[in-house]
Amino acid sequence: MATLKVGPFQGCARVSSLLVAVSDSGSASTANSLSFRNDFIKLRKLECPRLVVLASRAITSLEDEKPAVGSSQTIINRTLEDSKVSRKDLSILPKPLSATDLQSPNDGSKVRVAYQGLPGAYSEIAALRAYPKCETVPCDDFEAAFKAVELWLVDKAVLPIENSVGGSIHRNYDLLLRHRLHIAGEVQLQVNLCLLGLQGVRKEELKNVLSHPHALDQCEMTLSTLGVMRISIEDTAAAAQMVASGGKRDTGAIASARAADIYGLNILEENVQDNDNNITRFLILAREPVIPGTDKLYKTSIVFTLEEGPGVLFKALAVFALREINLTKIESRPQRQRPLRVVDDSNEGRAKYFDYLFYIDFEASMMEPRAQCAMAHLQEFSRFLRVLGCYPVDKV
Ligand SMILES: O=C(O)C(=O)C[C@]1(C(=O)O)C=C[C@@H](O)C=C1
Repeated sequence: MATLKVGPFQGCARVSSLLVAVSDSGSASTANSLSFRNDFIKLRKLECPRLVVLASRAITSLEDEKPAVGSSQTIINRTLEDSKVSRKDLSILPKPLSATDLQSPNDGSKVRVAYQGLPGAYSEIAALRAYPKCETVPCDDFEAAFKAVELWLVDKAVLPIENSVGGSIHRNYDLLLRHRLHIAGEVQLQVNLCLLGLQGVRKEELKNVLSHPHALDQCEMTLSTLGVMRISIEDTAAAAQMVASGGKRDTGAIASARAADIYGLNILEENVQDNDNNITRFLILAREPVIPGTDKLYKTSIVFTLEEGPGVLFKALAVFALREINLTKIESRPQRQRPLRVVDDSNEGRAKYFDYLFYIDFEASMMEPRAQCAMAHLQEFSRFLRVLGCYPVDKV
């Protein structure tokens, strides 16, 4: 029979008891923080016979959790007390800056935005959705867009991160970690794919269709019906440009209406995507983080690695569940610096396990105590944790 023992009270201010779950084999796992008490209670409610709480100190409820000392709210409160400003004098103080005050002009005029692809690519359309009057700067690849921001050649980059049909764009997850940029916003773009051809061509004449591999995947059914050969190109606009400059009547492209206009092609059919809800989510990357507020719905993106051990991912996810924080995305990627963990058991030989990074997006602002507490809690058992950005949620 497994038992839970109470061990010594350890370090962390939020630890109210140290619960130790001892398995039959004698290995112990600890729940040394406030909210894991609730896990244990839940487990007991499920009448898990392997867990018994032997003792615990009086524990305040989760709602009583305070953000880490030094959080913005604590600092603001202390500053007000220190300066002995009475409540009635508050009106004479300057209004604190909010995230919206710090954004550049709303239309994005004077903002230079890098994107991957040629003019007319969906990424450029996303950049213009975020900053309608911005100067868009085409880049050869994603890495060039990251570097353009880092080297102050542009102000922001807008890059695709996931699509509702095709899933995640892994390359950009990896680059987020390799570069020091912040996620300053997101754009959810409804992608309406068009079949383009030379002027006067009918779609039945097409034998080849060029496009970005994601766009080809997104209109698989249309292309199968047409019985055409699919050819992958770096971006949809480059495909349109190649069709225009190639001058072959039997070759078409899947690209945007904007690309048709720029490269002088005819739209043979609009909305050729298989799924009407074809949405690509783009990230806006900047050198500086957004100062989050609580004035609207915010999302926070983080990346972390976990210590090895049974149930660590369960614990990591529990820090959100216990605070009613909704997760909107979870992605795992191999750790490039430390891809394999070799477990050496002299009797059994050597086992090799993959080591992973976890990327999570959750619906909360880092200005909210529950988000700060969740991060402090996650840090207790993660080997590495980075907040990639906290930014307003975009709606299609
Ligand atoms: O090729 C383009 O136009 C892009 O902006 C890239 C991209 C992608 O990477 O998914 C963006 C949106 C569409 O889903 C198709 C392609």
